Amino acid sequence: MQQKLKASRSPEGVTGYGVARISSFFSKLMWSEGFTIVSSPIEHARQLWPKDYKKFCEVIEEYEKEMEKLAGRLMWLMLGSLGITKDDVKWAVGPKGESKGGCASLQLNFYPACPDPDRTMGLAAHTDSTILTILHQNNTSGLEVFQEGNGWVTVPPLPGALVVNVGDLSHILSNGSYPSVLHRAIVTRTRHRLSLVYLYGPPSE
Ligand SMILES: O=C(O)CCC(=O)C(=O)O
Ligand SMILES: [Fe+2]
Repeated sequence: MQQKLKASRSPEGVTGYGVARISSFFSKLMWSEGFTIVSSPIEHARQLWPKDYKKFCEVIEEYEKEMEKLAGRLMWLMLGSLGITKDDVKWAVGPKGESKGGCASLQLNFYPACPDPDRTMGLAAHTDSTILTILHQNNTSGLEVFQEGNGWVTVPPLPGALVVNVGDLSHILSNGSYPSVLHRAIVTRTRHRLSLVYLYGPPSE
């Protein structure tokens, strides 16, 4: 724990180690902890591993680069299917007609095994306030999405598969044709769980 606290998120900050970022909107503490990265994790990684932080930063930055490409492609597929072109959404297009880099963050979530899982929640039910979210989970189930008529449905981890969740901004942009997905993470008695979540939003200006 002492080690983790070296990378603590500061009270006014966005990045670093701490409770789930959505937890301020809920009254109950969630059975999880996380590490938030925006662009480079170097400042916190240096605190954690003063001699050995480069590899971690390289891997994270490469992952972010690939996710940005994938998220951009998915966004244009989604907009294209609605008949929206680059001419219609100037905020998403740079001067040369290229997709503008979105404002993104990477959230590393850890859910420890829980002695009394029925009385806790890993991450409370929420929608992401993103355009879309790309999620990787380790081989422990825990992610659930809410389906009208069926209730909570498990999204099983499949080797090599990524989960794409539609966020609130796509819901709004598409007038509800792409509804944002209500989801949550539950915990188990015996197995811990990890998820790696790329949250993709529009450019900040
Ligand atoms: O851990 C999960 O599967 C869900 C994570 C999530 O929804 C989030 O970080 O916004
Ligand atoms: Fe989420």
